[in-house]
Amino acid sequence: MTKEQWLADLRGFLKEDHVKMDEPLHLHTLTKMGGPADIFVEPTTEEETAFTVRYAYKNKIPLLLLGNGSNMVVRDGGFRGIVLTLKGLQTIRIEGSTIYAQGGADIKKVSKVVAAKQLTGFEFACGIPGSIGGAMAMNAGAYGGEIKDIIKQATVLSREGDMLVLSKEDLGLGYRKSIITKKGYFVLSAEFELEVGKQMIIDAKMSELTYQRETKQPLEFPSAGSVFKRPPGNFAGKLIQECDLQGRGFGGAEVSTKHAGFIVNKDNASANDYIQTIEMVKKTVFEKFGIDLELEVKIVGEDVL
Ligand SMILES: NC(=O)C1=CN([C@@H]2O[C@H](COP(=O)(O)OP(=O)(O)OC[C@H]3O[C@@H](n4cnc5c(N)ncnc54)[C@H](OP(=O)(O)O)[C@@H]3O)[C@@H](O)[C@H]2O)C=CC1
Ligand SMILES: C=C(O[C@H]1[C@H](O)[C@@H](CO)O[C@H](OP(=O)(O)OP(=O)(O)OC[C@H]2O[C@@H](n3ccc(=O)[nH]c3=O)[C@H](O)[C@@H]2O)[C@@H]1NC(C)=O)C(=O)O
Repeated sequence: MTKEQWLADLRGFLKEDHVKMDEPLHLHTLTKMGGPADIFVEPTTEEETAFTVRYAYKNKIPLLLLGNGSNMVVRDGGFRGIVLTLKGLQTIRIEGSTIYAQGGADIKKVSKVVAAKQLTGFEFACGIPGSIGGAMAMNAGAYGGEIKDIIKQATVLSREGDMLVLSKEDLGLGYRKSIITKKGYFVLSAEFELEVGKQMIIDAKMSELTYQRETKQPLEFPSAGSVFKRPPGNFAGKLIQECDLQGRGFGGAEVSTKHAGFIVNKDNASANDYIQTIEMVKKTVFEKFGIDLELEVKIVGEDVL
């Protein structure tokens, strides 16, 4: 089958402008890097999403799920297959202290909507770039809070396209891991349980976390956030700083001078520049400390031939 055939088949069920061919992925990643996707699908309903997943499964077409593209490094040759983004699934609903959000909803936005209803527990996410689905998959966390603390249940699609409802226990959430990534599930929506709080305290916490993030993290440049996970009992940023790697890199990519755990796209970096910089950091830290840093970012796609 050709990509033209995939385009025609998918447009037979989805709205025409929800399916594109040769879409540049640098437009959809926070690193602003990445070559084209053969086919790029942006459904606005769960039915369109399920159709795309089943179509890819039935025809054995590689399928990549993109959330907000916050944690993803797409290689310069792009992706051969179908890239599915859930950015069109944005509904957020609040009933009492239960929050329902679709997989493509912006986690920062959910955090703000919830805070405005005087509910507490979601403040930690006020500066996290990403979708609800991406945050669920990674058990996103910052400043002492994490998804695991507030999740009630999630509705997911399996790789075959079957819908399942998973309880908090089923989700197996741990540090930057979940059953979702293990099984390759797609999060359609999630429900969170919060508590009623005091508006002044909620607002003060969100302002404090925003201040900490803005002063400590290089938000002024495109990046994929923390490149490496925290090694047990240590911090990637600390180890990288101790190797004197800040300001070093390849091409337009550089280890941030503000937070060594970030690699920033300082000047039109290619994905190749970024990945070479990652490899240089890993090698240097291993040689100095014997610690093999594990990637937090996900590297996908093809190199340019
Ligand atoms: N704490 C921080 O400051 C930062 C945190 N992050 C984290 O990265 C996450 C990245 O989110 P996002 O930008 O949306 O994701 P991305 O587009 O970066 O995708 C990364 C991976 O997330 C998984 N994913 C995304 N959406 C879904 C979904 N609906 N269902 C299941 N899995 C999904 C997929 O993993 P797979 O292919 O394995 O299924 C995907 O490969 C954030 O939510 C946050 O946790 C990122 C930057 C900064
Ligand atoms: C940005 C991300 O999430 C971030 C999240 O925003 C922050 C704040 O809670 O805590 C994690 O960063 P982190 O492990 O680097 O934590 P930080 O609090 O920034 O730093 C940890 C320690 O390392 C030290 N540090 C940090 C950077 C640096 O250049 N040098 C240094 O010595 C800090 O002084 C601190 O003592 C998350 N990253 C991971 C991999 O767990 C992301 O996931 O993409």
